[in-house]
Amino acid sequence: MQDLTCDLCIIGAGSGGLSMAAGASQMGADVILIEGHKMGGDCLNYGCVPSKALLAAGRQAHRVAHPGRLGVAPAAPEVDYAEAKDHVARVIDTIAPVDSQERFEGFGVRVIREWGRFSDPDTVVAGDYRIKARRFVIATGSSPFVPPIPGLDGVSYHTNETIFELREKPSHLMIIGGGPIGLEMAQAHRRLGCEVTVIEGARAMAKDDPEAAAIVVQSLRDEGVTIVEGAQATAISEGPDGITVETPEGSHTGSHLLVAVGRKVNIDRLDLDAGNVAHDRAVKVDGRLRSTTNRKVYAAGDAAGGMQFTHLAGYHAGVLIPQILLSLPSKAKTAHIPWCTYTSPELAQVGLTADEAIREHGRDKVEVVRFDYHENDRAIASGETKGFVKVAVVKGKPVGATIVGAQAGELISMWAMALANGLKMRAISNTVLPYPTLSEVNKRAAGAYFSPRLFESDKVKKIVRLVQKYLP
Ligand SMILES: Cc1cc2nc3c(=O)[nH]c(=O)nc-3n(C[C@H](O)[C@H](O)[C@H](O)COP(=O)(O)OP(=O)(O)OC[C@H]3O[C@@H](n4cnc5c(N)ncnc54)[C@H](O)[C@@H]3O)c2cc1C
Ligand SMILES: NC(=O)c1ccc[n+]([C@@H]2O[C@H](COP(=O)([O-])OP(=O)(O)OC[C@H]3O[C@@H](n4cnc5c(N)ncnc54)[C@H](O)[C@@H]3O)[C@@H](O)[C@H]2O)c1
Repeated sequence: MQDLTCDLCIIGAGSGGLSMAAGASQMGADVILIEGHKMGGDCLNYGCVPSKALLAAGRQAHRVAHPGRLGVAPAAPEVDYAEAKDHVARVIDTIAPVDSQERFEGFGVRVIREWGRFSDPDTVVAGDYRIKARRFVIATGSSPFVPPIPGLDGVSYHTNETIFELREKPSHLMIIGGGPIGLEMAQAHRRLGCEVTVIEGARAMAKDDPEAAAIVVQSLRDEGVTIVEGAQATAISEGPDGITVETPEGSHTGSHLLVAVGRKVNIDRLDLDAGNVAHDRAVKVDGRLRSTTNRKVYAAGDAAGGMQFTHLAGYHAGVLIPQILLSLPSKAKTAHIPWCTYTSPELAQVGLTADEAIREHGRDKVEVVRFDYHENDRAIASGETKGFVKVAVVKGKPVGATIVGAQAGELISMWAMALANGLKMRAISNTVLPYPTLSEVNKRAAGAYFSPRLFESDKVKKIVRLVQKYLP
C-alpha cells in the first residue's frame, strides 16, 4: 500500500469530478482524481452524448420521411440501425479526449484508475493507494435504478448502459418509464424504424409543465409511439413471442426491453460509514454541498442527491472550488438551473412552472404570459410552428419559463440568464434580436407582459394625448 497526500481528492471522473479537477488543478491545487470505470462518466459514455447522437440519427431519418410542405418530396429512409449506433460510438470517441486521463495528467492531476472507498474519516483507499487529503469531493454519479419487478431478473433487458451498444435493430422496443430517458429513446428508435411502446406507471414527463409535456407526448404518439400512462409494470416474462410486461391496464409484448425508471446514486462502493459521511439515497449535504457529518467531505453532481444534469454537476464544481481552494463561502442554488428534454419538439424549463409559481407565490402575485410559435415568422418559414413559451412573472421578474418547440433547449438560455442574474422582464423586452429568429418568441413573451400595461392603459393614453396637444 502506497501512501499519498494531496490538497483535494476527487472520487469519480464524470461531469462533476472532471470540472472540479480541471478547475482546482489549474488554480494551483494538488489534486488526485479516482475513477473506477470510464473517464467521462455517464454523460459521455452512457448518457447525454450517446442519447443526443442517436436522436440526431433519428431526426435525419424523420426529415427524409416527413420533409413537411416545403416542396421536397418525402422518401422512405433507408435506415441502417447498426450504422446509426456506429455514429453514436464515433461521437463518443470524438469527445472522449477532452475527458481523458492524458488531458488531466497534463493539468498536473494524478489520476488513479481504481474504485475508491473511505477507510476512515480522513482516508480514501483506491487499489494500492491510501490517500489522505485536506478535502474530498464525492462525485460518483448514478446508475440505472433496476426496480424489483417480478420476473425482470429472468429476462434480457437493457438500460442506458447497454442500449447504445446494441447493433441489432429491435423490431419492437418496449420501454418501462416515460421520463426523459424513456421518451428520448422512444422517439429515436421510432424514427429509426422500430415499433415502440412506452409503459409509464404515472404520467409521462411528470416533472415538467403538464401543458408542455402533453405536446411532447402527443407528438410522439402522432409519430406512432404507443405511450401507455397510468400503467405500472408489475410482472415481466419472456416467451417465444418475446418479452411481456404485465400492467394492471393490460400486457404488452415486444422484442426488446429498456428499463428507464430513474437512477440510483453510486454510493454502495464508498463505505461512507467508515468515512463518517451521512447518507440516505445520496450523500447528505448542506446548502454548501458539504457533508453534514464529515466537514472534510463534499459532494457534487448526482451524488449530492438533487437534480441530475451534467450542467448542474459542472455548476456544483463552480460552487465548491471557491470554498475548497480559497475558503470563500458559496452556496448551491437551484432556482436558476435549466433543463431540456431533447425530443422533437424539445421541452425546456428553468425555474418554476406556472403551476409551481402560483403554488409558491399565490395566484394574485403571479402573472403568466405566453407566446406561441405559430405567430413567429421564422417558425412559419421553417414549418416548425408547434410550441409555445410560457413565463411566470412576479413583480416584474421572471420566476420560471417553459418552452416547448423547436430548439427550446437553445431558447431557454435567455430565461436562464435572466433568472441567474435577477433580471427583470424589461431586460428581455429591451434586447434587440435579429429578425427573423426563433428567439423572438422570448421577446414577444416579454412583450405580452408589457402590452396590456402600455396599450390598454387609460393613463398612458391620457399622457400621450396631453403631450400631443402641446407638441409643435
Ligand atoms: C440516458 C441519459 C441521458 C442523459 N442526458 C442528459 C442531458 O441531455 N443533459 C444533461 O444535463 N444530463 C443528462 N443526463 C444526466 C447526466 O448524465 C448526469 O446528471 C451527469 O452525468 C452526472 O454527473 P456526475 O459527475 O454526477 O456523475 P457521472 O458523470 O456519472 O460520473 C461519475 C463517475 O464516478 C465513477 N465512480 C462511481 N463510484 C466510484 C468509486 N467508488 N470510485 C471511483 N469512481 C467511481 C463512475 O464510474 C463515473 O465515471 C443523462 C443521463 C442519462 C442516463
Ligand atoms: N435531456 C436530459 O437532460 C436528460 C435526459 C435523460 C435523462 N436525464 C436525467 O436522468 C434522470 C433519470 O431519467 P429517467 O427517465 O430514468 O427517470 P425519471 O425518474 O425522470 O422517469 C422515470 C419514470 O418511470 C416511471 N416508473 C417508475 N417505475 C415504473 C414501473 N414499475 N412501471 C412503469 N413506470 C415506472 C416513473 O413514473 C417515471 O415517470 C432524469 O431525472 C434526468 O435528470 C436528463
